[in-house]
This record gives sequence, C-alpha cells and structure tokens, in this order.
Amino acid sequence: MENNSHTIIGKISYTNSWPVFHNFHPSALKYPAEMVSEVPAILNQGMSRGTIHVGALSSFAYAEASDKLLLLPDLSVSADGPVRSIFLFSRVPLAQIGTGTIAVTNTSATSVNLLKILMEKAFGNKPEYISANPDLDAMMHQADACLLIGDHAIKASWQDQGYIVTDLAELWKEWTGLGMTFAVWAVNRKAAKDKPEAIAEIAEAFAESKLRGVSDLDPIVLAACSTIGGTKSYWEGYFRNLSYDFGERQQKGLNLYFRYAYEMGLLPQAVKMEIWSHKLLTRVKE
Ligand SMILES: C=C(O[C@@H]1C=C(C(=O)O)C=C[C@H]1O)C(=O)O
Repeated sequence: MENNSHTIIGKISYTNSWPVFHNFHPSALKYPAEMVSEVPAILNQGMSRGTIHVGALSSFAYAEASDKLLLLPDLSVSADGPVRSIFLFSRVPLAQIGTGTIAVTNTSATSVNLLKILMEKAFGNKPEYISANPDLDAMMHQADACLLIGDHAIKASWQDQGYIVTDLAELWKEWTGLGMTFAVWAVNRKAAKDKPEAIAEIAEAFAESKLRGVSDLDPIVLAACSTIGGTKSYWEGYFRNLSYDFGERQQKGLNLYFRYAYEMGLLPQAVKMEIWSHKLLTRVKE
C-alpha cells in the first residue's frame, strides 16, 4: 500500500532553477507534499540524510549519495559554454594562482569540485581552499581569489569590483569541449519504493512545469528583475543560455566530470547514473 506521509521536496533558492520550479505547485498535488527552498549545500545534506525525499541538488552531491538516490529524467541545470553565474574572482589570472589561497562559497558542491579539477588538471596548480560565506569583500580579504555561485555570483559580477572574472563552465568547455551540469533532480530510493504514485505525480509535475517555464519565460524574468534587480534582457539572456534538459550531451559532460572527481579522490566511488522511471530502473550508458 502507498505510504501517505508528506513528501518533502527540495527547491534550489537561486534563480537558475526557477524555470523548472515556477509552475510547480506542491499544494496542487493529489498526494500530500511540502517544499523547502534552500541553497544547494543544505539541499545536498537533506537528500543524503533522507530528510528531503525528492528535488534538485548539486550534481556532485548526487554522485556522493548515488547509492541512496535515483535521477529524475530529463531535468538539470546545465550550460554548454559560459554559465554566467559561476565565477572565480581573482587578482591574477587563474594559471598564476599556484599555491595561493582560494575562498570557496559554502553554498556549493559541484562548482567547488569543478574548480579543484580545473586547477589541478588544466593548470597543475594546488592552491589551498577555504570554505566561506558567500561575501565577495570578506572572501577577498582572506584569499587571493574566491568562488561564488548563483545569485551571489551574479550580484558580485554587477559590482565595480576590479577583479579578473573567470566563468568556470566556459573554462570547462574550452578544456574538454563538453558542457557541464551543475544541478540534477533526484529521488530517494526508499521513497521511490514506498510511495511510487506520489513520486510519479511529482516527477510528472516537474516535467510539465519545466515545459511551461521554458516556453514562457516572461513571468520568470519579471520575478527575477523584481527580486534580484537587473534588466529584462539580462535575465532573458541568462535563462535562455541555460539548459534544463538531461540528455546524452549533458550526461557525457557530467560523466567526464565524475570520472575526474573520482580519479582525484574527490568522490569515494565511480558513479553509474541510474534514472528513476515509474515502472523500471534504467541505467544510463556511458
Ligand atoms: C548554475 C548554477 O548552478 C548551481 C550550482 C551548484 C553547485 O555548485 O553545487 C548547485 C546547483 C546549481 O543550481 C549556479 O549556481 O549559478
């Protein structure tokens, strides 16, 4: 029998995921559900502990907990080239950072590890990393460079800060020729087993919400302007540049990232992505 307890759904509080969430309303679901809106690091913890049952999280955190999670089909936050909201701010070019100190935002998992991969594999640099609250001035006070993501990165890039600004997804694309997936949607395996109908309803609602969101960005653009600032054309360009799909292209880029992360000891295990489906479990080919 279906377990009828509340399903807890995780929402990324950054604007980058709004096109998937804007038309997603937990109160309209037949099965009882509640949504929590948090920065990725908090959602990652909840998904790994099982206190959040389904929703968006850092792709790196999915990999860490892949024995407990299944991916929801065709949902992600990805970029095939510049992402425009994952920036390293530095006083000298990245290649020259050497053994300096980089302050990294404590809200991220994917981008922090992407930075480590790029620094070591692309530049042969081994800087010291310190985790910090996402505050450009405070971070630059204690480090040679800092990593910000999401709306913190966008707002800092609008400031007249005078640092060199490097887009990590652009660098990844230049270096590998592939796109990068920062967030995925996943479901707790036990929740998928205990309440298959509730999870199916949520998966379907996400798919529908994404379709509506990307085909009508206007309300999302207006909400971003009034919440974060910036112009309509800025946000239109920002959202259109991102991809919310998780097809073969995105999977190829993410598989390579997972391989490097495993090789560098950032991930404890090699990752085989498994995608939830209502009836059967499908394994993604590499
Ligand atoms: C595109 C972005 O991707 C985000 C980056 C994440 C990370 O680094 O762990 C997690 C979720 C994504 O929404 C962004 O924050 O700008």
